[in-house]
Amino acid sequence: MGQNYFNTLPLRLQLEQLGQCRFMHADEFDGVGKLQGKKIVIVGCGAQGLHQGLNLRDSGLDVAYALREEAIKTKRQSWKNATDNGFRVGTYEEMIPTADLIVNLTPDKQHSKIVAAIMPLIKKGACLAYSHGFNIVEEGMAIRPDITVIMVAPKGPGTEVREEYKRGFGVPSLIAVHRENDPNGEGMDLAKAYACGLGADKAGVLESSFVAEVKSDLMGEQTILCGLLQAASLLCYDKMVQEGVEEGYASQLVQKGWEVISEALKHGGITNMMDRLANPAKIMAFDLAEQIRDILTPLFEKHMDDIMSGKFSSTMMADWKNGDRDLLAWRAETQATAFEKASSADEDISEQEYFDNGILMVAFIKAGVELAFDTMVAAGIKMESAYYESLHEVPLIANLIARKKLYEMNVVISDTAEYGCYLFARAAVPMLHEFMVGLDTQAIGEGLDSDDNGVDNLELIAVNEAIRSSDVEYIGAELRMHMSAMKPIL
Ligand SMILES: NC(=O)C1=CN([C@@H]2O[C@H](COP(=O)(O)OP(=O)(O)OC[C@H]3O[C@@H](n4cnc5c(N)ncnc54)[C@H](OP(=O)(O)O)[C@@H]3O)[C@@H](O)[C@H]2O)C=CC1
Ligand SMILES: CC[C@](O)(C(C)=O)C(=O)O
Ligand SMILES: [Mg+2]
Ligand SMILES: [Mg+2]
Repeated sequence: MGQNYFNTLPLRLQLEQLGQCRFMHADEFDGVGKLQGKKIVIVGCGAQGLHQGLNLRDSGLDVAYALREEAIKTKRQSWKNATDNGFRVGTYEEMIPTADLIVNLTPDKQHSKIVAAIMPLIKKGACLAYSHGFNIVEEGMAIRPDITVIMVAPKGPGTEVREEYKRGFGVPSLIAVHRENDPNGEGMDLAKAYACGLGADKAGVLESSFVAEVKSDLMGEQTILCGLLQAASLLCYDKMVQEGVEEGYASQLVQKGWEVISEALKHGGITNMMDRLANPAKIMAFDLAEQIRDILTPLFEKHMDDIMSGKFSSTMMADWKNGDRDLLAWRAETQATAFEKASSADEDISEQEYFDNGILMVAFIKAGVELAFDTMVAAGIKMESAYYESLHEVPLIANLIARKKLYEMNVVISDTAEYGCYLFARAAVPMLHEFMVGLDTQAIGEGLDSDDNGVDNLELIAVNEAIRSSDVEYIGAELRMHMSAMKPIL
């Protein structure tokens, strides 16, 4: 393992790399042609590996898998995933030398070891691809100079990469060529073809850099996408139960509520999500979101600062060396929470009821999206990237919680995201303690106790104006125009 690559760059290049972000237009893509007839070998067949492989094959490409020997011998889940789906599987020695494109879709914590093992087997001039740049940027992995190194990073969980593709769409993705490894100048064409094979070109592709992807991805997953959804799930559920709301109902409201509420976000941003509330409830959600923003701003900034300085990655890597002691303890702690253990009722809760009785959940999403977006942009990440890493991905993560709560989310996301999620949630919960004490079931569980929808005109105008006039709303409206194929989940 080398030094943190980002930290070795002079400030001029750090800023250049962080700011690399260009929305690519549909006419810049030429399908999968550049990869047609080439051999693609995916290393690892887990959350991203399986689903990316299925999409690439359905796009007409030749895909096989390389797995570690013991996974093949003992027929581990990764071997079953690949063989049950009719893919060819072999060891590194059998598969890597045949490949024109090797896609490394193993957990980030294994990358140094795996890349070191496969590098001598990669044929001269082949291409090595990643879906997250941690190994290159944070661990400073140096790749043989004749190898082209690219990234196609889907901004969504593997299961959703597949689901969106099956719906004729894709998830937005960041593509990049490592500035140290583009010996033949073909990295960008290969990355574009790979992105088309995943269906990403139908959703939105940003020409980015390894650095910009890593710093924004880590921030999104730790804060709004996973950390905040976890913290808020636990807080909302506990509050309802303390206030006498029936456990099954409370569990269902939270588990399914994120999905229903964020579906509104997906189609029309924070404005549409807030518009789903009656006027007095909207004003309440707005005020609650302002309070949450004030409380959590220092935590969002700390996460961004630690990600930029490399402190986060070195802390996490120390835990890897320590046999994942913290990660495993935090995972067990999450599984033991009252929310995770509660069984959700199967009540017929109408779509509108999730909004009306989940005012606090709406406030959490508004505050979390805005804080994540604003903090990333203030740190030099471009708005398009910050949007995909915050608002856009919330519904995709919410889908996971709707399936099997926090367990499902933490299984499907990467190990890196899981670690960052717990780190954030464990800090956020105590910070929000006093704020939660001041709330009652009007904010969460039962909705406003008055049928009077009257509000002060001037207050409503000011609230609506504040909701609408934000950068995340402006850039979101523009980027959503490119996602015309989106269909509702419900
Ligand atoms: N999870 C997600 O949705 C997203 C992930 N990414 C990125 O995609 C990459 C893959 O992540 P993800 O799909 O979560 O990974 P998974 O944890 O799902 O990957 C598991 C796969 O890696 C193999 N593997 C695990 N350990 C080793 C090892 N020591 N040696 C060889 N193979 C090993 C497993 O096989 P075995 O049976 O041998 O254990 C399995 O095939 C990461 O870079 C991640 O950051 C990017 C966007 C989203
Ligand atoms: C949000 C977590 C993620 O970054 C992702 C699914 O995009 C991950 O690393 O899993
Ligand atoms: Mg991500
Ligand atoms: Mg990630």
